[in-house]
Amino acid sequence: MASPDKQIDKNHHFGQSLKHAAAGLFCVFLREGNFRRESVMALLVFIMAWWLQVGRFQWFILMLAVMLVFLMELWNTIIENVVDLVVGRRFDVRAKAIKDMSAGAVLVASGIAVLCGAYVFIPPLWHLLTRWF
Ligand SMILES: Nc1ncnc2c1ncn2[C@@H]1O[C@H](COP(=O)(O)OP(=O)(O)OP(=O)(O)O)[C@@H](O)[C@H]1O
Repeated sequence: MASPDKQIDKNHHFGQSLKHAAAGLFCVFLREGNFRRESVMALLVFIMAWWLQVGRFQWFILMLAVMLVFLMELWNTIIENVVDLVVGRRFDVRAKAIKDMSAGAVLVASGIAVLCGAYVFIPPLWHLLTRWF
């Protein structure tokens, strides 16, 4: 799926594991529009953090929030693919429930990221606004 090679036995060394993991990430990036949109959002968040010169702790919070969303999107994609592998292209009530729950997990992670963004960005933005007006 992610890699064109036909290997089905275990990886023999760390480099091989890393290659397959990177291929998996690349595959998610190519296939999932949401993952690409979240990557653009993450880039904008980091540009804004750099522009507002937020502190080290705030950078740490933003990194964790971004990684949480990526992690949940990856997990959602894995769940969707496993469900499709099992169920195929037919309607199944349990498949729908599982996929909807998995999408719900991404929504929760995104909500946490929005809260983190508000915690980091509102004080410096407020400071800028009160200086300008
Ligand atoms: N086999 C199925 N049986 C029933 N409902 C399904 C099935 N496959 C998908 N669905 C419904 O369609 C929705 C979207 O499907 P799927 O998650 O595969 O697409 P997606 O666009 O990648 O979703 P997301 O935006 O969460 O990444 C699911 O949340 C579910 O409600």
